Amino acid sequence: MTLDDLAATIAARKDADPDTSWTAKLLAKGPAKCAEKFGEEAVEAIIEAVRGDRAALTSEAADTLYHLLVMLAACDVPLSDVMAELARRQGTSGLTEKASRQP
Ligand SMILES: N=c1c2ncn([C@@H]3O[C@H](COP(=O)(O)OP(=O)(O)OP(=O)(O)O)[C@@H](O)[C@H]3O)c2ncn1[C@@H]1O[C@H](COP(=O)(O)O)[C@@H](O)[C@H]1O
Repeated sequence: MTLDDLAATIAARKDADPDTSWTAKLLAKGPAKCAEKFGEEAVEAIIEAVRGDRAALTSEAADTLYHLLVMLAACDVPLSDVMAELARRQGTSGLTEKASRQP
C-alpha cells in the first residue's frame, strides 16, 4: 500500500456510512475533530519514541500517518499538494533554507 492508495481510500469513504466506516465517522465530525485525533495519535507516537518501543512506535506512526491523511481530507488539502511542496524543497538543505529566511 502507498500513501496515495490510503488517501484514495479515505477520499472514497467521505460519503460512506459513519456506522460502518471509522473514516466517514471522523470526517463527519469536521476538521477540528480530525485535527484533534491526529494530535492524539502524534502524541502517542512521541511517547513510544521516547520509550524506545519500536514495535509500538511502528503502530502509532501508522495511526498518525492515517489520521494526518484524514485531517488533510477534512481540510480539502490533497496529498499531491503536500508531496509537491516536499518536491519543491528537495535538493535544498534544511540548514540553508532556515538561514535564508528573512529576519
Ligand atoms: N489505517 C487505518 C487506521 N489506522 C487507525 N485506524 C482506526 O483509528 C481508530 C483510532 O481510535 P482510538 O485512538 O480510539 O483507538 P486506538 O488508537 O486503538 O486506541 P488508543 O491507544 O488511542 O486509546 C481505531 O478505530 C483504529 O482502528 C484506522 N482506520 C482505518 N484505516 C484505513 O482506512 C481504511 C478504511 O477504514 P474505514 O473508514 O473504517 O472503512 C482501512 O481499510 C484502513 O486501510
